[in-house]
Amino acid sequence: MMNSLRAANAGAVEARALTVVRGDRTVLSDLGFTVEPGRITGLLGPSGCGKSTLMRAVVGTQAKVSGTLDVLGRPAGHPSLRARVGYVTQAPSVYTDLTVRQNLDYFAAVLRPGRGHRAAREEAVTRAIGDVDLTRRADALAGTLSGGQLSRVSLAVALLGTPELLVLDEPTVGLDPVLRRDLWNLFHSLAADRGTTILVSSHVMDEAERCHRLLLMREGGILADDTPDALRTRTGSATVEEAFLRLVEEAVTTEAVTTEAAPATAAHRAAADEVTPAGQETTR
Ligand SMILES: Nc1ncnc2c1ncn2[C@@H]1O[C@H](COP(=O)(O)OP(=O)(O)OP(=O)(O)O)[C@@H](O)[C@H]1O
Repeated sequence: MMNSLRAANAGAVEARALTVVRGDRTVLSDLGFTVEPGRITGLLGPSGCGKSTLMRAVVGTQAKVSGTLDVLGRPAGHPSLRARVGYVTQAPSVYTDLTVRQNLDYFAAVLRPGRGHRAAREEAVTRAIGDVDLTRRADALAGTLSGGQLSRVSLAVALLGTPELLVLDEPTVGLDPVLRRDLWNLFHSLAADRGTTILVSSHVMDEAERCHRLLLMREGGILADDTPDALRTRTGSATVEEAFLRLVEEAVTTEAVTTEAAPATAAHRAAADEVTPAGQETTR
């Protein structure tokens, strides 16, 4: 991957002409964006638009990436980023036959091996379990936890190394409203108190309102890169969901004019159907 000049005051993530091919398809095409440090950036868009692929590229686990993608001033995937970037995938990566604390102990030992780091590891584990509000379940077998609790164990693992950048792929799927609120409060305190940069994907539009900035995606491209307020104002919309639908409508109309393809209304309906309305979640 090409990497050019890296300014000291660059964003936490800088993408230029970022393209990703999966199989025989170009699933991300010529993306350019900056993720501001110490802020929460939401990655939103319909299922299949490329959110997970973009996150995989940022954490360096995606093949066939071209263009420029810098993370914390280094090329994405650089070995020095391992301890500086936390990543939580959609599927919880937790050992079900270990307790919550044993899971954390194990991953802490991988991150910081050696007897000399024992006290620091114990402190990090206790802090991470507290961060995700699982202190009372610390000695429960992971296999006996609910789906939402398991997701929080995964998040605790990602918090172990006190990452500067936290990449979260739909962390609130399957969580009840109270847990979702608590998690979003945690994200905000991580950004405000620890200066953690958070890149979080969601297809639930009401979560967009909780982000400092939004990258709205559609069909492998960036439809908008702005604050929720600016998006609402620019499109004359009451909600980010409405703003997103207006932007889709504009994009579809432009495409229809240039390609004289299928009627815009049908394409718009298809795109809009893929967006989950505020407060609802899809099951998969
Ligand atoms: N191995 C693969 N080979 C070819 N195409 C793939 C492969 N994996 C994913 N894709 C395609 O890449 C596109 C982007 O997928 P991705 O998982 O990044 O989307 P997403 O926005 O995260 O979706 P979701 O919200 O459902 O998780 C989709 O159209 C998907 O079909």
